[in-house]
Amino acid sequence: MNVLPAKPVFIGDTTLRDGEQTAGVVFSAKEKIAIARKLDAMGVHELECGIPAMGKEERSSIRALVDLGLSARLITWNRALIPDIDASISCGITAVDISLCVSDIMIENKINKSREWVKEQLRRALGFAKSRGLYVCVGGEDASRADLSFLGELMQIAKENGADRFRFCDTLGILDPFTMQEKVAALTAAVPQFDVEVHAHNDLGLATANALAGFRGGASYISTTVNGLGERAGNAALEEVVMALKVACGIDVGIDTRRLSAISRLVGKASNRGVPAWKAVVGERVFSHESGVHADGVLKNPAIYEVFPPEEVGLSRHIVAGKHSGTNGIVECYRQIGIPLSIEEAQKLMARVRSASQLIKGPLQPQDLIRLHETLTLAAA
Ligand SMILES: CC(=O)SCCNC(=O)CCNC(=O)[C@H](O)C(C)(C)COP(=O)(O)OP(=O)(O)OC[C@H]1O[C@@H](n2cnc3c(N)ncnc32)[C@H](O)[C@@H]1OP(=O)(O)O
Ligand SMILES: O=C(O)CCC(=O)C(=O)O
Repeated sequence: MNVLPAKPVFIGDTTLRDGEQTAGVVFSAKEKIAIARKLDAMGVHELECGIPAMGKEERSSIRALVDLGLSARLITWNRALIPDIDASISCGITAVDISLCVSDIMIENKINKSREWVKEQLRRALGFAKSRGLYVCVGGEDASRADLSFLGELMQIAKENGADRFRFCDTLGILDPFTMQEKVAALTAAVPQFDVEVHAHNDLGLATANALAGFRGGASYISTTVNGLGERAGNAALEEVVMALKVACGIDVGIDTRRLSAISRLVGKASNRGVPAWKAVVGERVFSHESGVHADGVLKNPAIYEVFPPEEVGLSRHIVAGKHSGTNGIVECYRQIGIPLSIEEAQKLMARVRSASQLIKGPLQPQDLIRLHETLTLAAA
């Protein structure tokens, strides 16, 4: 389906900020540089790269990222507090997210303030950031649980005071995509000509769907992380959002998708959170076909069972021999190891492939296939 966006779609990546907030995940300064370089090279538009208020060490790794001179815009996360913003400026950063608590539960129980105080906090922090010439995204933490009319007021203040966009955060990942679309549409209608970003969490497994729903509601910036890393169950995954926009919505955001699996592996290793083989888009085995009907179909035309070619995300296709194999798949597996099989031979081997696969509880490796083939020739002798 082609969904023509009203404006260009910008992809932000927050692997180095929200991704690193995953409990127990730490990136070294060297890993941050390698990740940032790769994201930049593939064409990601903006990198949220850390939290200068955390201290000297964090600031020096952010400074090192600034010194790379990447094409992507670097942005930092800040509470809407002048010392936080000052810390960002000290790193050479020129774009900041200034975060407000916007739901009543957070305003009353976390920061112990009032809605009026938050409005004043916004004016003060934004005024300071703009007086220093910064690009400003106003972050609405817990926006999905906030009163919509209050959010509208904050967005209006943000717009009037020179903010560049508003970030709608589904901080707890509680929305369904229909409600996400409705809320973002209501806000973009209430405050027109003001860019909105959608930042979705995956607590209910809906982050990618919600990111797309936010976009369908009018958001032009989408926040993502590689592998969906992030607080608790994570964020909308970069690879899923980019490929879903491309395949499901017909929108090419200008990112080199062939590099998605490489960045996924890099972040998987650096975060010490291995990527499941079945992970959508970048899992090592999402283009493996064992079942007879599927292998046969893919051998005739890959588009029969593949939503896009594996090369498009830097992966490759595998036809695998196992418990569910059919004749055509078995012929192909043997062809790949240089043993041409007739259909009759493949049919004879099928039962042996099935029982061997059940014994080893997995797919057959080339040496297993050769051994089974030898039993066939022995039987014939
Ligand atoms: C939803 C998100 O992901 S938001 C991003 C959150 N990321 C992180 O927390 C990671 C990095 N954080 C840190 O290093 C620290 O928490 C710091 C440097 C930000 C603050 O450290 P500390 O001063 O020691 O405070 P601590 O972490 O215990 O508590 C957070 C403080 O920030 C305040 N705070 C939280 N959000 C905001 C906000 N938007 N505006 C102003 N203050 C805020 C809290 O009220 C609390 O202050 P209090 O102790 O006066 O009540
Ligand atoms: O305040 C922001 O801009 C982002 C905070 C965040 O990561 C979230 O609310 O999930």
